Amino acid sequence: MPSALSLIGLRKTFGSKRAVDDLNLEVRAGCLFGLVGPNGAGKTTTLSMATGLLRPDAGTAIVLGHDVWSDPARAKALMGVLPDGLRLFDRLSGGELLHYVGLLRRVPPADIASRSAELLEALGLAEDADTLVVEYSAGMTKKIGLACALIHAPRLLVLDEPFEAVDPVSGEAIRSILRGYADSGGTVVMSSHVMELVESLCDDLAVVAQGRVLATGTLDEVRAGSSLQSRFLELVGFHASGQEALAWLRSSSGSS
Ligand SMILES: Nc1ncnc2c1ncn2[C@@H]1O[C@H](COP(=O)(O)OP(=O)(O)OP(=O)(O)O)[C@@H](O)[C@H]1O
Repeated sequence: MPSALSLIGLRKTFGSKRAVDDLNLEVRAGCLFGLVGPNGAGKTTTLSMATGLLRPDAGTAIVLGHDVWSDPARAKALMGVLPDGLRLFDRLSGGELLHYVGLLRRVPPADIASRSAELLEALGLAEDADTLVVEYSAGMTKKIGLACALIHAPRLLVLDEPFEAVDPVSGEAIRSILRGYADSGGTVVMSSHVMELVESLCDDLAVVAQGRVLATGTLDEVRAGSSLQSRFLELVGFHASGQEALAWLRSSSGSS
């Protein structure tokens, strides 16, 4: 199976901090791929470099055979991206925003109208299609961002925390959209902190920490007989705090 996304020797340093450290990753086409790691592991930095939003210090990112940094137009046309801290044109309504993004992505106007209606309905935003995005809640903003990433029917979706702030009903809708998309040959790369979600949704995954891949493969290969939560804690080196930690916080040791 060919790779939908290849990251080869990606590196990024901020000041003295090596955020991504010669990272290599292969994501096979048609799979739902989870990227997990502790806070500050380098997930967002990796996804930003993979999607052409942040220039790497070294290394390359290849999307379906196209180098993101030397052939950005071709590579980006194949991708739908939900970045971290997405800035939207929030003085547009949800419907207007989708129309605008559809035009930018060169989707025929008749298709924009039908796709927008379907996306807004599927994501539970139909009633808010005429509401300005600036008035959307965090979860609604995440969902309209996802709709914008989908409108041109990309072949690779790169989603930074797509379920963050999303309610359970919309979460189910997103799961079903992503599963159907991958089952029909699309590829999804998504970061998440929720192990149960990755375990129940993703086919393959990578665990990253300190800018490096600690383990990657199919879910069963990475879990190696444990739950993903246990395996994750084992890989990233979790140590429970001793009894003395935060002792002052316990009501029995308080002053009043
Ligand atoms: N623009 C920046 N300037 C300085 N340091 C940065 C910048 N962006 C990221 N970093 C640092 O790089 C490291 C990796 O950050 P990154 O946001 O990629 O991690 P993450 O795995 O996405 O974390 P989280 O799960 O908390 O979102 C962190 O130590 C972070 O402080």
